[in-house]
Amino acid sequence: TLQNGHSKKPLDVAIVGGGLVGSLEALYLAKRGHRVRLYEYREDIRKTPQARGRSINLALSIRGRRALKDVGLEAHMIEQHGIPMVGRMIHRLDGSTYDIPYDARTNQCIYSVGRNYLNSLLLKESENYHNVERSFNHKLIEANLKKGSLTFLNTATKEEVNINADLIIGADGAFSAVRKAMMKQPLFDYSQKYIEHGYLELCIPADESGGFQMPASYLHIWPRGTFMMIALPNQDCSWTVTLFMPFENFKELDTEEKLIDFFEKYFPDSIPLIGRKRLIEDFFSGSPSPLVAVKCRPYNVDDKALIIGDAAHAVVPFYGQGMNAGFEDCTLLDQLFQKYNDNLADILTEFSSSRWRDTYAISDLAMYNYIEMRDLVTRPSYRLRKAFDDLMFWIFPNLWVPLYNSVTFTTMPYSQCVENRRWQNKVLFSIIILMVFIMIFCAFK
Ligand SMILES: Cc1cc2nc3c(=O)[nH]c(=O)nc-3n(C[C@H](O)[C@H](O)[C@H](O)COP(=O)(O)OP(=O)(O)OC[C@H]3O[C@@H](n4cnc5c(N)ncnc54)[C@H](O)[C@@H]3O)c2cc1C
Ligand SMILES: Cc1cnn(-c2ccc(OCc3ccccc3)c(C(=O)O)c2)c1-c1ccc(Cl)c(F)c1
Repeated sequence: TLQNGHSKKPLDVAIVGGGLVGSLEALYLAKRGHRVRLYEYREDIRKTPQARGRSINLALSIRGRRALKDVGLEAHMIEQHGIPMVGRMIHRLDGSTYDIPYDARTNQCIYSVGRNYLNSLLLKESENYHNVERSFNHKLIEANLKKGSLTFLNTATKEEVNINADLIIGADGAFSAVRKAMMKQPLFDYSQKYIEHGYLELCIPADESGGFQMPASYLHIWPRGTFMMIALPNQDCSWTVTLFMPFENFKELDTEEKLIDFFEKYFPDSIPLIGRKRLIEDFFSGSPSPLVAVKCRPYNVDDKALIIGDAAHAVVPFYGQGMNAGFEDCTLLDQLFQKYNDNLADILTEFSSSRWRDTYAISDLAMYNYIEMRDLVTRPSYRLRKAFDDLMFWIFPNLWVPLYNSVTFTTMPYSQCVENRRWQNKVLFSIIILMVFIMIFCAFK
């Protein structure tokens, strides 16, 4: 009998991709009593060091926490590993800083979590389910989605492995092979956008006594218009610093002198924190990674295949929501399994028809933030808008939830967060018009 009490035959599910979303989805399905085979291209990350070119740590917020709670891992992540960030700490050009709490009244926070730690925890948890089988070094090379058949190359033995499943779930990331197979279907919409910015990770080490060199409970941001840099804290009291910059600017920094001059001009306070030698080593030892946004729909092929996570909706990282959105996919999918009693045709159809508006919305919000952070952060009007938002939120906490707070601290559907913002913009515009009229009236009275 399935976990939800229905005496139906368990489904045989193949999940492609054992990253954050695929390994979480395996837990959701295993809890329902289905047979899960998880296929991952890379080696078991619990045996290998952190892969370069992937963000070392991530911001976990309420949508992701809700999913981890469903599989019994939220308390561990929050209490044993995650580092709370109660606000953003903005670094000015002169090295001074100021902090803006996310929500002082209810002490809201987001958590900095290690990508590898979280992925390893999810994989380890799956070993508690006898109905989950993990295969590493398995790269999907061929898929016949309508037939439910997959062909993998075992990169260790060089053998091909052919399997069939009742349901194929593609959680194989932004460059998904399952999505590639899906694109052959008629009526499949697809678009992708590489932005001009790339990102490179640097490190602020712990201080001599092994403590943090900066206030730990904050998301540190150095907003410099075209250039942006952020730092998220790690368990070992170091910081993972991510520099976002157009590739052409990365290319211009081709000598140690140019690099140091650049940091002295834009991020002077970070040099003693990172260390000149370490900055030079880390900057020139890697190369900037690209950032791509992918939009597509539908997410399913009949009752045979589904894509989730970055495979379905890779977003630029300027809202810290990619993983949270992928985790939310798993939560919503599980709710549909409950609602339709494992009837895949109904589940997959409704997932596709109901989810795309929200993933398109968060994709647009992240892209807008990318533009906003480049252009508006230095404009007084931007600061004024944030101050007005915070004032209205303080006066009408249940009516006026600022956009960032609704995305990050509520599970309001992303598309509703956008609608909310549109309404707020109309109210703000009306208030400004009214104030102009009042000033004109007073001037002529
Ligand atoms: C710089 C940066 C910062 C970010 N910061 C945040 C943040 O703060 N908060 C947040 O929520 N999100 C953040 N994200 C987004 C987050 O990293 C992604 O949304 C998340 O990793 C998506 O998880 P996924 O499992 O869908 O895809 P992935 O993490 O890409 O995992 C896909 C897995 O599939 C495997 N795979 C790929 N192809 C195949 C194949 N052919 N066969 C078998 N396996 C395959 C890969 O090896 C990988 O393990 C950030 C992203 C970047 C780039
Ligand atoms: C990883 C992660 C989690 N959340 N955020 C995030 C995003 C936007 C934000 O606000 C808009 C804004 C902030 C600063 C300047 C202008 C606009 C805020 C905030 O207000 O704290 C926080 C990020 C993030 C990701 C990349 C960059 Cl480059 C970045 F700066 C932050």
